[in-house]
Amino acid sequence: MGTISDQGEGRARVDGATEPTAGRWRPAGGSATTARRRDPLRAPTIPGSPAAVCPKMLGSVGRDPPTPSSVFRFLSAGFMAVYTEVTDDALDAFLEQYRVGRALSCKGIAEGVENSNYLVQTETGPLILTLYEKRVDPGDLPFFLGLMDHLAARDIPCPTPIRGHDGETLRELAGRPAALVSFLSGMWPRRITPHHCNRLGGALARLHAAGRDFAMTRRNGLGVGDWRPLFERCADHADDVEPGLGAELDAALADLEAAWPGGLPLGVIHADLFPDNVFFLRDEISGLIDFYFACTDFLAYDIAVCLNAWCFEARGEFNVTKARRLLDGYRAVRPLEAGEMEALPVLAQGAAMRFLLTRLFDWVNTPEGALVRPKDPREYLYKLRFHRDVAGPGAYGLE
Ligand SMILES: Nc1ncnc2c1ncn2[C@@H]1O[C@H](COP(=O)(O)OP(=O)(O)O)[C@@H](O)[C@H]1O
Ligand SMILES: N[C@@H](CCOP(=O)(O)O)C(=O)O
Repeated sequence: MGTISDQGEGRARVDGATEPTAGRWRPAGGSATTARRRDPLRAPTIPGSPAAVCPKMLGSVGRDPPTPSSVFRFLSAGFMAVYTEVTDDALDAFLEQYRVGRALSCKGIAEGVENSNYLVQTETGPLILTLYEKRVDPGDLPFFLGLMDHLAARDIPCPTPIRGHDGETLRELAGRPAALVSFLSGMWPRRITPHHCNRLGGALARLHAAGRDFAMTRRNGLGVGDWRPLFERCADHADDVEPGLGAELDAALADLEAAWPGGLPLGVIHADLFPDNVFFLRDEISGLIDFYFACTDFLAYDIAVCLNAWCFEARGEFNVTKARRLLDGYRAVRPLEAGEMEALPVLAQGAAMRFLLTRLFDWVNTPEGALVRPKDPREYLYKLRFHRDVAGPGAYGLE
């Protein structure tokens, strides 16, 4: 288990970091160890609820330095995600390959679950160091880094990958693929307002527009054709989460497979633009992060992901005002085609199914006491049911 310590030269470090715990969802072919299942009644917090809020950085300014016991509290609450330790020497040698000066401090970031992230204060300013863990396919990294580079060059507020003396953005550190990217200021919104949704809609449309001339493509590994195989890997345990869930998902999947649209505008999508991946500063968007699910798919599917992640209240009600403001913000930049609007209910069902299934997979495959707590699949079951019941796109505030 990792602990925070200060070692020499005042650099705060996470020591003794562990391998990612077996069981988190991985792309097809990944082998997850089926572990002791969780009791669904001991439900985790719904993201965004007060108990799910954690400090942005362990040991950040304004907090007492973490003690082993305070670190343990965060670990046991399921917030720790620094898996790979970086020694001072390795970091120094790594930074010598860039024009960023030397490291002044290096702190593991607790938020996030997929990779190991460090905030590195250098002589030239703050940077984010990411070590890509086993869940990320190294073959996808040129796409992700190339996309961030492309978007940042077009004024999308996303991390800019830093190039070394050799012009490369991707190299290796502590046995992992690693990259340095620019640090973005701001905080993700814990209490989402219609204003946030409106700004998100505009930013998403600008991202889609800026991605139009990105030359690389990446298949969506969590698209409609991937849902049934993923379901089959956890179907046996679905009824433990809620009685009848297996049959309900089987039927909903069949409906989705039959109704999935074709011929909608395609392009680069973020595919995971949840509130914790969007930073705001003084009520305006200051950063879009976590491009590690980005792929080529229907642009309107990205809107559907956002409707689900931003427009439901903590108790499960759909907030049509938030949806309308999100769609208004989007359409002010990129008008939607009639076919995209008509397809929104089925796209929103698909987006709900995608996150329901990955959460279900994680739920049944994450051992008790794992470092990262799985998110509640039922949150997305209720969203799926909502979209299956809507009469049409008017339910999202579209006239
Ligand atoms: N470019 C960045 N600027 C500022 N903070 C960042 C940046 N990238 C990541 N972070 C911080 O690291 C956390 C985890 O990043 P994220 O990409 O979501 O990780 P993961 O893919 O492991 O979930 C974020 O919540 C944020 O606090
Ligand atoms: N947004 C997904 C989980 C993906 O985690 P991230 O930290 O990489 O955004 C969900 O809520 O299920």
